[in-house]
Amino acid sequence: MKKLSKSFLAAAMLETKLKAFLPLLIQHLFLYHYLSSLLPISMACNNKFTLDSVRDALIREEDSIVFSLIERARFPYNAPAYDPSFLGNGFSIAEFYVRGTESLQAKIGRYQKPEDVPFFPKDLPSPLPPTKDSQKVLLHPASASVTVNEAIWKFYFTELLPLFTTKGNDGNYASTVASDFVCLQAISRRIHSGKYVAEVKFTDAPQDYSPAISSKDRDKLMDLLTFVAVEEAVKKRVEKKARLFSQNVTLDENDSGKTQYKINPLVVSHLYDKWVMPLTKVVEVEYLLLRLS
Ligand SMILES: C=C(O[C@@H]1C=C(C(=O)O)C=C[C@H]1O)C(=O)O
Repeated sequence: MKKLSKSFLAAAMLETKLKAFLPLLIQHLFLYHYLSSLLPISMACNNKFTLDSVRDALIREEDSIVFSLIERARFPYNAPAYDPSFLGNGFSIAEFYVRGTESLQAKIGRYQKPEDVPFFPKDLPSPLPPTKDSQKVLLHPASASVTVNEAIWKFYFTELLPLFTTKGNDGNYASTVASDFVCLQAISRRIHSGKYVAEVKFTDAPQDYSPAISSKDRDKLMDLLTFVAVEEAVKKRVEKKARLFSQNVTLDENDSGKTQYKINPLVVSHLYDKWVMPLTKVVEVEYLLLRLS
């Protein structure tokens, strides 16, 4: 009995200590999360970008995109999640979720980096903690205004989703739109990282880019910044990643059946070929046009 009351006392003391400590811990985690969200995604070395370091960051983003698509492919298309009349507030579940989540994320300091661009920037709240300009100083200040999120939103829902989800409706709308948002953010971050690519290309060869910028020659800029061989390698690599990451793994030694994939690897190379790379280049051109202003 004495032993029991002793351990009860110890437990009670531990609980009191924890209660006192918890707000500090939460504060600490909040600050850690906030500050780490402002750190570069290893694109810059000593605050200096190189084309190689930026391209390495884009290669890492491919993993995030492939994994996000695999997660979304767990659910069927789920059309009611995209029906603007479903909730009765004028928004589809997807749009309602993205607006609400972006608002919360903005409060804890998201959307301060040039590659983190909101889909619904209007009326976003300011961050609660003081903001810390990290990447902004490395790019032209006008870079924040460059966004192609409208185009991403459109192709994702109308053209891409039907290519890698099965037809049908399983009622899992909350999980479905949460997965959509992860896909959208990963794709958008990759595409808007084009701002860094453009900055490096410009600083490496201002004599080539400046005349085309001054004359607002979009075609010439597009020509200058396009590397066909790099694009071909990107398409091959993302298809290979999709093949590796999305295959169903079995331990059955006698299993001589065909490998099954959670998403069709060709859809991923198509995504890059038709939308991701062209839109990255649009971001590059738009950034460059503002570079000398
Ligand atoms: C991003 C770059 O610019 C262009 C776009 C590419 C892409 O989106 O992957 C690849 C090569 C370039 O045509 C780059 O040069 O790395």
